[in-house]
Amino acid sequence: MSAVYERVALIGLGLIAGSMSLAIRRAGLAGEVVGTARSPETRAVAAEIGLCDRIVDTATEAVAGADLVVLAVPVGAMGAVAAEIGPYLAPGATVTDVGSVKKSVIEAVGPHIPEGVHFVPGHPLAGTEHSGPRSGFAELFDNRWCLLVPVPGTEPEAVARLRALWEGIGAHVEEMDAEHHDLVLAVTSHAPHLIAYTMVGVADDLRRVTDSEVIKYSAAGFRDFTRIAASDPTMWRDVFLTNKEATLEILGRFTEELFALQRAIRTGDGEQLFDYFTRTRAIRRGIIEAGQDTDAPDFGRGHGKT
Ligand SMILES: NC(=O)c1ccc[n+]([C@@H]2O[C@H](COP(=O)([O-])OP(=O)(O)OC[C@H]3O[C@@H](n4cnc5c(N)ncnc54)[C@H](O)[C@@H]3O)[C@@H](O)[C@H]2O)c1
Ligand SMILES: O=C(O)C(=O)C[C@]1(C(=O)O)C=C[C@@H](O)C=C1
Repeated sequence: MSAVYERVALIGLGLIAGSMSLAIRRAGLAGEVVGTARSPETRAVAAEIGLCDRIVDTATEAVAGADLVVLAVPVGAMGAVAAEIGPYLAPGATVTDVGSVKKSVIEAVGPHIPEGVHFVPGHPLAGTEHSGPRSGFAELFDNRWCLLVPVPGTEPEAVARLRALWEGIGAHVEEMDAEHHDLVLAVTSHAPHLIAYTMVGVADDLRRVTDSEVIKYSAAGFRDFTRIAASDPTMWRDVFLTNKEATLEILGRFTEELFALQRAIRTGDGEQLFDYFTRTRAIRRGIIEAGQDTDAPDFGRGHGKT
């Protein structure tokens, strides 16, 4: 595959940037991938495992001469990083980010992007509960969605080029506006994470079952919760603080439904429980039948992939 960018600069060398670097280099999509991270330890690990072609000490050094700059730090740190690199961005370059929230990132980063530099926010819907420079792997984005959230007035060529990069590393790309993105993600990712954190916290509060029994008798459902609840605390703190409105809206609805189910259990309303679970089962089956389950081996048919 031919290079889409001459030089890609990755700022923050954790799960997402690390995976991007490995995937971009595997597919030969950039002349060079330069990386930097705030802490010397992270930079040392990245250099040791050969995560990028070149590791540099500062973000300003990393963006020098780069035609793509990827902000891959926690959402709450995006604005400060953008302020730092803004004056050093090359004319004609594209800045993107991979943050899990889009409205607040656009508000925080946008003002620091100089005239003549493109800003195309993005969000790969792929991840794990692991973080840091050793957690990345080249296959992370295979058959996953990546949502691009171009701000009004963005040159279509800049968006098309970034789309080509994501498609080159295995993702399916779709465009969405920021407000809609944040609401959709509140339902599909943010609220579920908060529920998992809460469920594991509740189990932990019940000390008498935690020490050994929770681990020993951990059924699949709870084990899934513990995986999700092991996700990076900084990242998720920032997600909830920056996607406040949409998350609170969804949690409000969640609480109402939970109370209704709680009431059905208390009053012995088996019909209500049965009907509810029948409806939710149909949703899961619908996802699979529509080929929208990204874990399914044939996901991607009908999305332009062979
Ligand atoms: N982990 C996921 O599942 C996932 C999925 C999609 C998108 N994202 C988003 O991608 C971004 C990066 O997430 P990740 O999972 O790669 O995280 P990570 O913790 O693995 O890596 C984050 C990197 O940012 C650096 N960093 C942390 N705080 C910083 C600060 N204040 N200033 C500068 N650098 C700082 C860290 O040193 C590290 O290099 C986040 O915005 C997150 O919302 C994460
Ligand atoms: O698979 C996981 O561990 C994830 O939590 C990944 C996940 C998600 O909720 O699906 C988490 C945050 C993102 O911004 C995108 C993807």
